[in-house]
Parts: sequence; C-alpha cells; structure tokens
Amino acid sequence: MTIQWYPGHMAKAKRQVQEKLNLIDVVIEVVDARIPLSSRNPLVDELIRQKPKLVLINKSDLADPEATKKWVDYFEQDEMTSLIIDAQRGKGMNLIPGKVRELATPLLEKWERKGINPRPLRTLILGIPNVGKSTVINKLANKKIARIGDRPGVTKAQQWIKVGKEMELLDTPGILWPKFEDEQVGFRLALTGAIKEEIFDFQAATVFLLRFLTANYPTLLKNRYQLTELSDDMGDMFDAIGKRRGCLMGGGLVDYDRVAEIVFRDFRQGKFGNISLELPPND
Ligand SMILES: Nc1nc2c(ncn2[C@@H]2O[C@H](COP(=O)(O)OP(=O)(O)OP(=O)(O)O)[C@@H](O)[C@H]2O)c(=O)[nH]1
Repeated sequence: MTIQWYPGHMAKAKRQVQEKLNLIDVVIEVVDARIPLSSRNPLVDELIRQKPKLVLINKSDLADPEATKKWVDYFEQDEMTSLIIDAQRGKGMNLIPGKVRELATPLLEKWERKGINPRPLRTLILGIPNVGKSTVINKLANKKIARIGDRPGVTKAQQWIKVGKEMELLDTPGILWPKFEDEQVGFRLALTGAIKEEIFDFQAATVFLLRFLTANYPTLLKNRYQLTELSDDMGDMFDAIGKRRGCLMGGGLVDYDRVAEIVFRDFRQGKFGNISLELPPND
C-alpha cells in the first residue's frame, strides 16, 4: 500500500523511526536500484546520526547492471557501504550479516575493551514505501512472517527476528516518506511504484519515460514496440506506439491515455528489460 503523506503523517513516521533507532546498533537502508538517490529520504542520515549504516540496493534484477555498479562506487565515495541485492529471489542477501558485523567493528571493540559480553547486533530495516523492506525482512527471517494489522487498543510489542547467531532484526521496518519537490524525482518515484498513481499526471510521467528511454535505452524501446525509428516529437511517438498496440478511437485517432497506460505498465512490469532511471550525479 502506498501512503498519502501529510505533515502529520511525516511527523509521526519520524517519531516512530526515532523510537526504534534507540534500540538499534546498525541501520539497514533499502533503496530501489533503478533510482538509488530518488528512493532515499535525505532525512535518513540526519535521523540515524552516527550509527553505522548498510545500504541495500534492491530490485537489482530490474535495473541496468552497469548503472548499479556505478552506484556502489558512488556510495563508497560517500563513505557508505552498500550491497547489491534482489530480495525477491534472495540474491546477495547471505552477505548481509557479515557486512553488518564489519560495520559494527568499533562497537564490538568497545564491548571488548569494557569487558562486556557480546550480544547479537540489533538492526532495523528502513526506507521509503515499496522499495522492498518487507521482502527483505521475510527473506532474512527465512519464512513468511504473519503480520498483525494495527488494531485499536492493542499494543504490539517489538519483536526481534534472529538472523544467524550474531544478528537480530526488528520485525517491522522503519518507513520514511519519499521526497519529490523536484518533478523528475516525482516521475521516477511514480514509475517505480513508490508513490500513488492518482497523485501524478499519467501522460506526463509517460512522456518523461519515453524521452528518457529515447536518450538512454533506444534499442530496448524500439524492440518493445517494433519501432524502426524514434522521434523527439512525443505526439509522433504516442501515435506510433498507439498504432502498434491498436489504441485507436473513432476516426483513426490514437487514444493517448491508453498508450500512456500501456507504456507505464510495461515499465512497471519490467517488460523493456533492465533499466535504471538514474545515474550517479557527475557521471
Ligand atoms: N523484481 C523485484 N521485485 C521486488 C524485489 N523486492 C521486492 N519486490 C517487490 O516490490 C514490491 C514491494 O515490496 P515490499 O517488500 O512490500 O516493499 P515495502 O518497502 O515493504 O513496501 P511498503 O509496505 O509500501 O512500505 C512487492 O511487489 C515485491 O514483490 C526485488 O528484489 N525484485
């Protein structure tokens, strides 16, 4: 479910994350590999302050592998440790406990110095909606966790999931809102499913996507709709795709809304192939 965010919701979400963070040794932030920056809330770093953090670049099966490698370098330059994963298929996830331990080395050394018996490291999954937080938790827990819906008057205690011997994970993720004052960021979030479809202009998002594909993945776009040529004129592009897909109204006119919907759905379902909608700044 994608949530509509209002100032009240944001303040509540922030408070809830802050409460959880008090219990946490290492934060695990999940981002969408297709939009690793746009799917972050800049508040994360401010919120978690000095706590060690691991970035999971999820949904790598949908993204462009070349771009994803560049993102790992980008995060490294920014002194962030990241891992490329595909939570749906569990790929890359076996490396998480080792990375968490590595990140917690200063804490483990502190315990040793003080003669404190080491306990499992406590972690929290954090991220904006739809990046795959629950999928990551379920995979790490190695089973489907039964979720108890919010019921008025019933306080659900925080539950810890054991991941191996040395790591524990809070069973509910921390959710932060996406930030989309920039229109392009908004389109990227809409295309990847992080914000509700009703709150943006479908045709405008499709125009953004078609322009992006024309510039960056022309062959994938041509192949999908058997187009011999691509045009900068979006009217021509909609016409060409619409004719291929039989989106015609009376009088042979192309139904642009239907074209937009088809292109949009095709992208959401990964029908174009592996595409990243964002490259690291300065690339
Ligand atoms: N292709 C692909 N899909 C994924 C992957 N991880 C999660 N998904 C899908 O992405 C959608 C969202 O996943 P969730 O785990 O519900 O995401 P979430 O961050 O918990 O979402 P919210 O509950 O909205 O905060 C689901 O349809 C998942 O099946 C992945 O690695 N690859």
